[in-house]
Amino acid sequence: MSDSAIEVTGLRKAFGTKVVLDGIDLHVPAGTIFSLLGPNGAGKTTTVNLLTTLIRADGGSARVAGHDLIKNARGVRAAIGVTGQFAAVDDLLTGQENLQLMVDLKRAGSAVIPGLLERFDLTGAEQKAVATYSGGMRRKLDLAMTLVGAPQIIFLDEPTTGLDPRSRRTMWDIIRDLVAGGVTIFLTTQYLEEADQLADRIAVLDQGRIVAQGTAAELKRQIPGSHVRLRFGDPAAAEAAARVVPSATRDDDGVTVRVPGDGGTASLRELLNRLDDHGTHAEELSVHTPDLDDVFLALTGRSHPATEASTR
Ligand SMILES: Nc1ncnc2c1ncn2[C@@H]1O[C@H](COP(=O)(O)OP(=O)(O)OP(=O)(O)O)[C@@H](O)[C@H]1O
Repeated sequence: MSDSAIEVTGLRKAFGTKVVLDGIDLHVPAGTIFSLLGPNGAGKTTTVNLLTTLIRADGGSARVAGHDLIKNARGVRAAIGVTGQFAAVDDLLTGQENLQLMVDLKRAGSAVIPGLLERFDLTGAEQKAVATYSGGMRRKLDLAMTLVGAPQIIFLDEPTTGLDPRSRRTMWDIIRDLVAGGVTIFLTTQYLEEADQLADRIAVLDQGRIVAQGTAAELKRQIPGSHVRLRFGDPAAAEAAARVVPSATRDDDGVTVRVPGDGGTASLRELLNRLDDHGTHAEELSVHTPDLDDVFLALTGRSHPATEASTR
């Protein structure tokens, strides 16, 4: 596979008159976690369904694991694994039987099952019907089933929606382990915190369009609100600093000064040089960037509906 796991250009999809994806471009380097972030109904599942060949696009093109989505759908399918929002596991079967079903489907050989059960901490529960599993156990089994056949690229459609914080963190650890093992993860989420924690790159999807794409840090830098905070030894030094940097404001504590800016090295150097020239020295310096909630608000003009849930 080339360095690029997924390349998407101008992908479009409408259901009837409703345009769900209005020409999206995505680039996912191999061996990374890419997060498609967006609120309910933004078009995340539709994107996953298109890229996993479940449905056909109306326009645009995509290559997944080096294969053209339309011309070589079979090649795409052989290279990917998908874990959906509605787990593909069969409630009436045991964990072992569900895995066996997947092994038979993928002609993978049953020898992989004990290792997968152990990896996902399901050993001991494998003979129980999945109906008795907790939500976290179901998700883990679903992901274990996805790994049968060792896919290069794994699509995880909202893998932690509905999970309690502890199970969510366990799932995050599992996802990080997978990437450490060399796979590429395409993760959809409505949780800003999840994208922030896991993703190497994030694309923000809103009403069928990508409104921003980059690392979490890049996205945070794009919006106003970044500032450098300087703490001085005494109020006189802080006052002197505020005089030489016209855009600076002073905090109530009297010794801290805030300077709006992106916190990039060039602007930091200029700021420190200017203070130096005036014989003023800060005791502490920190760069403050807004969080992804601020980014979402700035990009879409709306606050993020899942923020509450993500911080529960
Ligand atoms: N088969 C379909 N027929 C008609 N409309 C559809 C179909 N599938 C999805 N939609 C509509 O497309 C829009 C995007 O849906 P999609 O499931 O891709 O969003 P999402 O970002 O995954 O949201 P969620 O977080 O709720 O899963 C929604 O308005 C949905 O109602």
